[in-house]
Amino acid sequence: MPRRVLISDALSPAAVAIFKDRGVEVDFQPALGKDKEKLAAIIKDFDGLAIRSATKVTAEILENASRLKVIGRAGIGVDNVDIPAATAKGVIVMNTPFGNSITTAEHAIALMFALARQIPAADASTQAGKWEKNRFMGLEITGKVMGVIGCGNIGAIVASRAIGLHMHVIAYDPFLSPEKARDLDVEKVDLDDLLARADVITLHTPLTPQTKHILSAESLAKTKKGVRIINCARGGLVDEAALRALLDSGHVGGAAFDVFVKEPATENPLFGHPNVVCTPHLGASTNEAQENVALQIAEQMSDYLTRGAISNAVNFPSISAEEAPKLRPFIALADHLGSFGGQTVDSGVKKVTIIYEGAVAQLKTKALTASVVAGLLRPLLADVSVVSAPAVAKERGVVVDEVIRASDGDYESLITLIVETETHERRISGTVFHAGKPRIISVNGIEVDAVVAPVMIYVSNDDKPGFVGRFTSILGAAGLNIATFALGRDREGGSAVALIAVDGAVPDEVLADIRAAPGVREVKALHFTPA
Ligand SMILES: NC(=O)c1ccc[n+]([C@@H]2O[C@H](COP(=O)([O-])OP(=O)(O)OC[C@H]3O[C@@H](n4cnc5c(N)ncnc54)[C@H](O)[C@@H]3O)[C@@H](O)[C@H]2O)c1
Ligand SMILES: O=C(O)[C@H](O)COP(=O)(O)O
Repeated sequence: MPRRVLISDALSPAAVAIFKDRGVEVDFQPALGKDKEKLAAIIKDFDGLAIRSATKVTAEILENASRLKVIGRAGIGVDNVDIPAATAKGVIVMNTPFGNSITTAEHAIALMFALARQIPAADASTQAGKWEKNRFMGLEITGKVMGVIGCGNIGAIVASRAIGLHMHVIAYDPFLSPEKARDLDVEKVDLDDLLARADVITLHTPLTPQTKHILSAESLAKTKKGVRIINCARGGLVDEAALRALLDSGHVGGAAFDVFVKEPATENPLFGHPNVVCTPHLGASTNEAQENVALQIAEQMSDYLTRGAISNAVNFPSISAEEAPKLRPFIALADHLGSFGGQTVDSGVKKVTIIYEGAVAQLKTKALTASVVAGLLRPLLADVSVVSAPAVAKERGVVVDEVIRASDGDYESLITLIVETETHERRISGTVFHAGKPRIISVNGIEVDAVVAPVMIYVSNDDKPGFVGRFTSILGAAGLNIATFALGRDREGGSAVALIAVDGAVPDEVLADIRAAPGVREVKALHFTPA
């Protein structure tokens, strides 16, 4: 079935062409994102949803998104997407982290000049025929101190442009390394230092519980008199009411805001002040940036939907188009190992350890671990996917450990799963040969060699004569055909395991008959779905 994508925001039409070129059907409805009810009604028909900031992808929308696999944000901020809800549903959320950074940085610089020379007010006055030459006394930017709060992609570009304007740039960003600060030629400072010294403060952090009101009444009171404040990042970083009070008192010399606590902002505490300049979230709005982000997101989403490649996902590790085919058989193996574990546990899982040995350890083990955990949890919980599994495991208190080792055995690649429950530990290893078929090669330390099949019977028993004959006659009597039969034991007369692929469902009575056979310790019917 062809993949279908809905574009529900004003993306550049360049995205449509990319989707079509890649064989993805596309429905372009640029205003739909603002209509929650309509979006909720039609989302069930789509594999992908491409958005900007106007579409709010809430848990309610996601509830109806039965077919959705990917949400693509043509831009940076994904705060309009309920990421935990998307993750819980197994939906990948990806963005374009760099496509509009230059444009947004340029907007911050434009707003700085608009404030420094009161350009909007001077324009309005001049065009009203007033010629108020004495009213508009400006601020010279050269030699002034710019304080950058959040020196990531956009903050760093703003800093470099400001340095080009002969400003001295100081930056507050706990995650900015001294080396990076040196490379950027900015002075790394603490927040109080920045507040005390900056003539212009510009914000470039995401909105998080830590950054909400980073410019509060208290911190704004520590700023230099006459400071100009620019917010091109997210509404809520600045306490708007507190800023208005300091603009009114004359302590703050001006504020330029592109983003607001409530958007679309039709009213706001800052509106109407003569030293305030506002734009309607235009930071990313240039033809160049919009073309960039639309092309990038359409490519990323198509790559995921048609080839399984993942880039710039905020809730899953990246997998390139080259890696995806190499990873695919191991994803299947990882899922089967987890599924084996999940179908054979009989009490709560406490800890899962996954050991990667040899060549497989060089692949994206995070994605493989997510597949193991998904396979493990699927028999126990409904609706777990490779995207949601790590979060579900964490929520349930299951510890997941990953171990990477060089190969010291017979296999080029080996994955071992150890599942610890309240009562016991189970250990299952598997590999993939060149044909790409996942094989189970040991169970609880006993070597077997079984290609994974859709229906299998797992038996653990005492290594005594007569078991195989008894087993085959039970299956024969039930009319159940054996496809493959793999046996292993730790030593003569010790413990044995059998993994038998059968051509049909295993009735409960058959399992009961096997369980009643002498020396049988454990019997399970196992079901494996192609991953
Ligand atoms: N106005 C617009 O149209 C527009 C356009 C693009 C991006 N944005 C927004 O701009 C913001 C920055 O984007 P970016 O691409 O530079 O992001 P980024 O992730 O590259 O940089 C964010 C920086 O903030 C820093 N940071 C995080 N917590 C901090 C804290 N408590 N104190 C100080 N610094 C902290 C991080 O270390 C990081 O360096 C985002 O919120 C994004 O959504 C707005
Ligand atoms: O985070 C972003 O990329 C910006 O806020 C841009 O938002 P927009 O795509 O709605 O203009």
